[in-house]
Amino acid sequence: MNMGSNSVVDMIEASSGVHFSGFHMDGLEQIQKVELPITSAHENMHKQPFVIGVAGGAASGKTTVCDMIIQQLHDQRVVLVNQDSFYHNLTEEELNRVHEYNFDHPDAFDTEKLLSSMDKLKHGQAVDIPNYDFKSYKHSVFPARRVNPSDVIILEGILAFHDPRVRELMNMKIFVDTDADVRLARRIRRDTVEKGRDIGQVLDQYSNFVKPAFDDFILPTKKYADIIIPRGGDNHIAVDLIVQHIRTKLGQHDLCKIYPNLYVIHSTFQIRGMHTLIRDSQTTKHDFVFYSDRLIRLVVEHGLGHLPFTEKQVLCILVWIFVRGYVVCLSSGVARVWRMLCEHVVKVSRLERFLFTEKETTVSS
Ligand SMILES: Nc1ncnc2c1ncn2[C@@H]1O[C@H](COP(=O)(O)OP(=O)(O)O)[C@@H](O)[C@H]1O
Ligand SMILES: Nc1ccn([C@@H]2O[C@H](COP(=O)(O)O)[C@@H](O)[C@H]2O)c(=O)n1
Repeated sequence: MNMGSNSVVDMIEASSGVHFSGFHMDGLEQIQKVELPITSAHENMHKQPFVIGVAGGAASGKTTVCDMIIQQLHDQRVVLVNQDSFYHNLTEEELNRVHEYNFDHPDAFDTEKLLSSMDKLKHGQAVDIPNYDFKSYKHSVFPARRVNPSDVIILEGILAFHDPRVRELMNMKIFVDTDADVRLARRIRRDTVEKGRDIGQVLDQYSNFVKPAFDDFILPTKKYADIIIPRGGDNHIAVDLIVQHIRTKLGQHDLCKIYPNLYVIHSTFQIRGMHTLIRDSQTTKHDFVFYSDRLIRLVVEHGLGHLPFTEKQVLCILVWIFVRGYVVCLSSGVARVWRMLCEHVVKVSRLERFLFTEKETTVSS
């Protein structure tokens, strides 16, 4: 950046508050051109929810990890979407021979429906997510769950990373990596106790479908993960780090939900411009002081605006003297004094505007 302090000042002043967009511009014309796209991209960034994908083998601890994340993000609106909810309905014939059905193959899921639901949620629409019943293999046993658009959407499932279109939706991908023997032990307990299945049937399903599908379809998607969590829910450090990262990504706007009396000054081109200037190592000491001072003044003015006040009109004797003098000079026809007073009048009219709209502020304890 090579700009004299005057041209920088001129640009900021000429942009009258909210249009100053930076220092790579040659003139205001360019500033006007870039104004809209920058604003809308910035706004979109905050409107779109943060989508987290959680994949891993069956019984690896995906749900447990999701629950831990949701618990720690208690101040955010978080929704959990299970890939299980998008299992295809089985035909009569498939139901009759259910033990031959591969629930771990990508074709077992209605990915088109999953995509359309995720797309709606991402764009702020509520969706009805089916409730899958593992005992009857049906969606019709329990009513669908109404899921409202949220700040964070977690999509969890064994094959959550399999389809590239689904992966594309995700801002963060987590793979829960738990030893195969631990997964099998947990699966046996869960399927026999919770799903009421026979242990022989569970082991057959594991060796015929679950293990091969893990090797062929699930494990190969581990490479897409941004974060791999060994030991699943036992790994509290990994979960803490993930939550910290999500909080950072959600940005300062969410701090307002934690601290109800925190106000964030709306970021304008001018403010961002000044922030850029004071961070630039080539900015002169004079400019640094000047723009820091302006930024600080904005914060103080904004802060004062949040103090309780009662509106009051203030009559200023100074204004009256100037206006009166101006009238007298006009009538006596003294041109030089008139010019001088004109300058004063301009200043006074500004002062007047300021004074007559000034608020009387009272600082409460
Ligand atoms: N760290 C853990 N220690 C002991 N049991 C666990 C642990 N994580 C999960 N489980 C149990 O293992 C089973 C599967 O866990 P879950 O989180 O539902 O895995 P997934 O969603 O990957 O199928 C559940 O019965 C759960 O209670
Ligand atoms: N009717 C069904 C449907 C799925 N499964 C098994 O569930 C596993 C996936 O669920 P997780 O919660 O463990 O991720 C998967 O391995 C399927 O084999 C089932 O047994 N019955």
